[in-house]
Amino acid sequence: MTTEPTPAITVVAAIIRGEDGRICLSKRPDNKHQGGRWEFPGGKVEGGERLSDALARELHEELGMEDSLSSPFMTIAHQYPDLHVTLHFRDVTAWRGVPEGREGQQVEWFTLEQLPGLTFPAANQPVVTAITLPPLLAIAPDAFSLEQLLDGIKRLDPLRTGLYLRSWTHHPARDTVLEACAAEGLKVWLRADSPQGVAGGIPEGVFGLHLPGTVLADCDARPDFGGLVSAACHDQQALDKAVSLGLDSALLSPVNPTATHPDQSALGWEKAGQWATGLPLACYMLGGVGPEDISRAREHGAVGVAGIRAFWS
Ligand SMILES: Nc1nc2c([nH]c(=O)n2[C@H]2C[C@H](O)[C@@H](COP(=O)(O)OP(=O)(O)OP(=O)(O)O)O2)c(=O)[nH]1
Ligand SMILES: [Mg+2]
Repeated sequence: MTTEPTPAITVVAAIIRGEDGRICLSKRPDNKHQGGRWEFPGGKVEGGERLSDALARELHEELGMEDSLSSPFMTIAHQYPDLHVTLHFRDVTAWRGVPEGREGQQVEWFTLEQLPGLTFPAANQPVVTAITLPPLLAIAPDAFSLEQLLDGIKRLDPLRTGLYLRSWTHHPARDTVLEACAAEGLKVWLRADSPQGVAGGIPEGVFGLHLPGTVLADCDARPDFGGLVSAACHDQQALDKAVSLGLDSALLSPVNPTATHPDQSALGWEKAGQWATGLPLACYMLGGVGPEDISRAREHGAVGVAGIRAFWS
């Protein structure tokens, strides 16, 4: 049996963050596709339009915002029963005017904590998770002393950087490290030993559970953890598995050759970008990248960059 292909559209949608960190959303009219749900303001890209121009046009038409500027945040391809959408979510970095519903739609500002309680179109779940993630993910070096790690933690900006404790997950001083992170408001990831999670349990307040490639391969369901679950992915098969398990994020590596793995062949930005773009999970680029690569990573379908060395200076 063959099924007719559904129509396909390309959409741009805005992540508008206020100075207080709240996010501006509008409610889709009941009579439209995905009606009655909260959306990131935006709409269909018209033929030949650049994504940034399309979003500026939509934000002007729908919210009266003038001269808005935007940069890539995340792209999600989603098949609805009746429609295929490619959604380009963009961070709106500047505008003039105060957003207000110009088409009679409800417009409201919500805190990040309020977002999970709202009803969005089905395609949006990954982006709602992704906007709670820090753009930078620092990995705790194996070779640090406890003093070096505690000192480094104080110097990380918790609004921009999260911390993956990796080999420190079972360090005797781990709970001291977790307390220091909590005091700074840093989001922390621990390393899973098995599909069951972390031996001895995951302490309260841990934000993320990260699955190394071997653990991902052993999983046949999403691990039972209330927080965010990510996985290490070195190939498309691993990414497909992470998506099929409904994981929230992936560390895609190695993007570039690294000093620690000079022989492992690197994916390169182009291939990493092709793999990351459109996936319903938040990718971090890892391997020979630093905080200065964040814009490049976003242009290649990732929401952030991760690494060891370059993130602790
Ligand atoms: N703007 C927006 N659209 C979304 C989101 N999530 C999602 O699945 N969509 C879907 C719903 C629609 O099928 C499509 C957006 O099309 P639209 O109807 O808003 O387009 P538009 O603003 O150009 O409206 P119109 O002039 O055609 O009435 O993308 C989202 O967060 N924001
Ligand atoms: Mg619209």
